[in-house]
Amino acid sequence: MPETTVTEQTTFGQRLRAATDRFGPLCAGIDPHRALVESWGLTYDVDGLTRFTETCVEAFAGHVGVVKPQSAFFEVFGSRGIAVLERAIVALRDAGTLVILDAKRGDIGSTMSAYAEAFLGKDAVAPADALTASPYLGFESLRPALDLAAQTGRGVFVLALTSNPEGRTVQHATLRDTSVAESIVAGAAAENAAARTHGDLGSVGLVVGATVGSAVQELGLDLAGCNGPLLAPGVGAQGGTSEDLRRVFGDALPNVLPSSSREVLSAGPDVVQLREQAVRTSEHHAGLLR
Ligand SMILES: O=c1ccn([C@@H]2O[C@H](COP(=O)(O)O)[C@@H](O)[C@H]2O)c(=O)[nH]1
Repeated sequence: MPETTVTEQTTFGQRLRAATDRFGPLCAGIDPHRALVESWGLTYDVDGLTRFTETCVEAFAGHVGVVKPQSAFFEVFGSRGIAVLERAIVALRDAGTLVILDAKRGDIGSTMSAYAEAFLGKDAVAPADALTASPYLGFESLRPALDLAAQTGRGVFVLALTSNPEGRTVQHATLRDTSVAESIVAGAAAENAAARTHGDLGSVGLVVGATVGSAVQELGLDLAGCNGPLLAPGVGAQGGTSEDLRRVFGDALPNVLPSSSREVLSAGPDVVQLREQAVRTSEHHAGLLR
């Protein structure tokens, strides 16, 4: 039985801390891009998607702490693609590997309730441990997901400073001296306040790209004070390095999950090589981040 067996009695923040203590900080992405699937010698169809995903599950399950499937690459194939994603989520979680589903949901509260039920609810078909969410309809529009995640022991990662250069036009904007990103960090910090009093990592995380340069310092964001996990995409294929992570996150480094998809996946299709690449990448970041 793996030590990090998923139970709904613990919070997501507690399970995440246990997983990264054991396996290192890497969040390995499952992003079946057409070019990657074909470079693995597979056809870009549901059969190829299935083989690609099963290979990733075999390589990562029980060997990496956290895996992040990108929903878009499964949605491309309609209901059959979503079925592949659901099987992967179940298999990973059965092996004790935490799953962050990157679906970036966000809508008005009444619709957000349905998204929350679909991805985080106790009767969800294949619930992940955490879901990425977009706060650009207002942080409070995410309330149904935040509340349901808290009830079901799951997590939410809220987009704060995304890794793409276009993000800054919205996220750096200020209103009465407060930037959009700062208000999102404050929203997450408030959700994580109770966990902090118990000395635990909170379950409401932020997405902050490894590629955001000096934005965290320029905008005066207190990422360590947020007391939540910090999902950091942008390492590897988007050019971010461990050194960038140090510069971006400073004293918040212990809460950072470097997230890498294409850089790790390029080691496939051999299961052992793929697993070794993920484990090596996690060890590399662990050495530099801790
Ligand atoms: O700000 C963000 C938020 C999410 N992502 C997602 O992470 C991966 C990155 O893939 P790589 O191959 O490692 O570049 C992908 O699923 C993005 O949708 C992000 O890149 N930036």
